[in-house]
Amino acid sequence: MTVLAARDISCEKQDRILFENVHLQINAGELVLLRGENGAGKTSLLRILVGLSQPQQGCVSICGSDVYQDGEQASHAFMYFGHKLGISALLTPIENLQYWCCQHHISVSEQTIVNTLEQLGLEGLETLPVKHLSQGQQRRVSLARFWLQSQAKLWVLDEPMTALDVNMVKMFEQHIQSFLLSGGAVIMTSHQSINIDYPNREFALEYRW
Ligand SMILES: Nc1ncnc2c1ncn2[C@@H]1O[C@H](COP(=O)(O)OP(=O)(O)OP(=O)(O)O)[C@@H](O)[C@H]1O
Repeated sequence: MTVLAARDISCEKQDRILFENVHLQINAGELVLLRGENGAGKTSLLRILVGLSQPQQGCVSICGSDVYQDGEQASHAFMYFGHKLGISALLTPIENLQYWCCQHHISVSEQTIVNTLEQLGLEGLETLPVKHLSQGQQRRVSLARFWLQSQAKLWVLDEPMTALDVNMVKMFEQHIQSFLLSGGAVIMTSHQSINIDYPNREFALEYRW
């Protein structure tokens, strides 16, 4: 089953063509590693894939919904982890996750959220405003969303391992593997090596001057 179909995508930034005529199809259960040196356009491509920015040309659909024409419908089918963590510094980890669940019509108890935070090494920090947490801890709060029930069939991950310690990297790698084994699809970029015991396919963007 096709989860993501991107056709003929071109992107230009500051008069530089980052990439042209990109075709990318990702099926259920597939892991795609997006490669390319700094500035090659990986983040730009991922943002286009989830509808956060518009390409100069081309179209993208996720689980059959066009991300530009039918963004609301498409947004239920994927989860995106980008450079911005998507959490409020003023809210506590529990409040942040409750808010996110509410926005995404995910019904979970506060206890489930507390258990998830504990599982991710955030015990004792659940009720502290996020601004008082370290960078890695804040990223853990944001990543906790991937442990809560969601209908998403695709995870789009932009440098998810940045600032995470060895234990958390391992935990997230295992979690990604479980998601893939359950039929989920993943596209991710990482400058670190990824140790996921699962077949992967590389998709490379060349730096263009
Ligand atoms: N909003 C923007 N306005 C202007 N230029 C941009 C914008 N976003 C990205 N760029 C430019 O596009 C190019 C590609 O950036 P992008 O972040 O997609 O690269 P990347 O492959 O993800 O790099 P890295 O590995 O460093 O994260 C860079 O030269 C960047 O300066």
